[in-house]
Amino acid sequence: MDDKTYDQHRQNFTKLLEDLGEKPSRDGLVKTPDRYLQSIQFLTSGYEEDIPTILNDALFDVEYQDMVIVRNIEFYSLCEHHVIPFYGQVHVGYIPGKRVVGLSKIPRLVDVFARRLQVQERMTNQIAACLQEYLEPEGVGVVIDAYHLCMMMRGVEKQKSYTTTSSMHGCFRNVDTRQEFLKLIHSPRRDF
Ligand SMILES: Nc1nc2c(ncn2[C@@H]2O[C@H](COP(=O)(O)OP(=O)(O)OP(=O)(O)O)[C@@H](O)[C@H]2O)c(=O)[nH]1
Ligand SMILES: [Zn+2]
Repeated sequence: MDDKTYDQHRQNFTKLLEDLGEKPSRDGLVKTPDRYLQSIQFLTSGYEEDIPTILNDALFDVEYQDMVIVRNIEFYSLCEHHVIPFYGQVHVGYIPGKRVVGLSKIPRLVDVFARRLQVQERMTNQIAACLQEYLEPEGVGVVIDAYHLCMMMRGVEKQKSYTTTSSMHGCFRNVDTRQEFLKLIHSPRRDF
C-alpha cells in the first residue's frame, strides 16, 4: 500500500473511532489507527505469499507409501462476513506419491490460507487443493475444527459450539483411508 493510501485509511479509521463515540486524540488511541493498519496488514498477509517460495524446494524423493499426518496445527483467521477472528486447529494427512514435503511447510501453508478474509469451508478446500497440486500424492485429507468469535461474542452468542469441516482428495475419499485418517487425528495425544 502506498503512503497516500495508507494515510487515507488512517484518516478513515480515526473518523470511525470518533463516530463510535471515542476521542481519537486521547493518549491510548493516538497510535491506534497505525496499530490497527499494521495488524490488519499482518492478518491478511496470506494474499502476498508465494507458495513455490514457501515450499522452497522442500519436496523430497522418499520411498514411503503410508499416511503422514500433521495434526493440531493452530491457526487464526478472519471471518469474511464480520472481520472477526475464527481460530482453531487444522489436521492434515496425505499418502505420498513420489515425494514427501518438508513437515514445517504444512503449517506454513495453513498460515498462507488462514491470513486472509475467509470462510472455513474455503480455507479447508484451499489447503487440500494446494497440497494435492504441489505434492501429487495418492490422496490428501484436511480437517479443521474452529471457534468463530462472530458466533460467540455477538450474533447467536453460543460459546461451546465449534465447526468442523473436511476436504478429502484422491484415496482419502475411500471409506477405509478416510476412517484411518479420522481415527488417527481423533486419537488421544500420546506422551512419548
Ligand atoms: N458457512 C460459513 N458461514 C460463516 C462462516 N463464518 C461466519 N459465517 C456465517 O455467515 C453468516 C452471515 O449471515 P448474515 O445473516 O448475512 O449476517 P448476520 O446478520 O450478522 O448473521 P448472524 O451472525 O446470525 O447475526 C452467519 O450465519 C455467520 O455465522 C464460515 O466460515 N462459514
Ligand atoms: Zn463472522
